[in-house]
Amino acid sequence: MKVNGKPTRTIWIHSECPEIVQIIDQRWLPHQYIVEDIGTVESMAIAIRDMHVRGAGLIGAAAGYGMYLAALEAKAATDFDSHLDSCYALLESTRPTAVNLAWALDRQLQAISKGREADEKIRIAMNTACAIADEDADFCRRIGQHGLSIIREISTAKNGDTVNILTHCNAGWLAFVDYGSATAPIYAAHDAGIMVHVYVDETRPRNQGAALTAWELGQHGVPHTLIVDNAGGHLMQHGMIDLVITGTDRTTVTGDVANKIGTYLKALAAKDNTIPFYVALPSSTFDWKMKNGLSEIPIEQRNPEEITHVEGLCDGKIKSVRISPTGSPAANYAFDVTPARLVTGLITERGICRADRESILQLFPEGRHKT
Ligand SMILES: CSC[C@H]1O[C@H](OP(=O)(O)O)[C@H](O)[C@@H]1O
Repeated sequence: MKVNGKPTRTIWIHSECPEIVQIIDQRWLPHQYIVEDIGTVESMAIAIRDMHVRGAGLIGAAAGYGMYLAALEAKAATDFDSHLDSCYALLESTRPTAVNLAWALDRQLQAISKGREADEKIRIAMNTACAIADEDADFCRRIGQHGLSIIREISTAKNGDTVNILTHCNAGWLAFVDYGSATAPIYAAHDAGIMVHVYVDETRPRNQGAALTAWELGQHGVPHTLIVDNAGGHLMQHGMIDLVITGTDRTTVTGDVANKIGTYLKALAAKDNTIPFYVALPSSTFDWKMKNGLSEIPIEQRNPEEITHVEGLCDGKIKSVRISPTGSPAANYAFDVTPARLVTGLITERGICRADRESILQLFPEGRHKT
């Protein structure tokens, strides 16, 4: 996508120093667009854990590049493979819910193991990291094309009137390498001249919607309105929402969807108001082994201070201000699970399917031997 008219992605290898990976440090958006140099596995792990980069697809790509940095470091280590294994463990420990993290790490480990000596392993690691990133961008572009058909159908039914879409958190290009998952159909519809407007959930406590989705949509000229998380049901009751599209961090082979906390409540409200609720995802986000999302998907619990404090930019620095009594504990669940029965359909790079095992495996038959 573009920032101030200039094409960019969320992560890439430095054009002049190939041992440096560069990322957009999303903690500073929407106020400042800061590119951060990542030269070690440890700093990549910090970037993922502390959400300099976030979002399932981008977490996977960051892990892929992290293993490239690990291979560079391993050349100087006494034992190449054991250094790689310790880097794998460090990166894997950063965030538990997005399945893309483990998927990318395993893909890298398997690819690197085919190298005979250090330099070949490093080349393989770099090529695999770039392939993961390029594939993520291409899958999201294709999700956009498939999701466009859903928006076009609603637009036609409304005789070309504006299609009002609600999205939760940021499943935009900032959560992937490019295009995004939930936003890809929105960008595709906007670019095709279809009238769309997006209601953006602010998404407490990290405000990915307010800080990131609103910024992304504004950069692309997509009309949008920021709302508090709890307003979505009200808008649905009053016929102001035609479609809900969210992303997901892990979707089971049976169609249960883990996504940012609050997604389940949006799905309940959509069901109650007969509004289509779609989840957009690249196939790297399927968990082929899990069948019951509610009992199996690990739900990340983050620092309670993300709830008890709000952060903002003040005099060029990120400042944190307490908003609750010091004596009041907070519980910070970062994700929830929406059962498949509340999901109208899944928008993937291969097309749209129902949120059930047979439909998913029909679109992805290779998943059968993984379940
Ligand atoms: C589908 S990737 C975007 C996904 O990731 C977000 O979580 P976080 O910002 O904590 O990484 C949220 O669940 C989005 O839907």
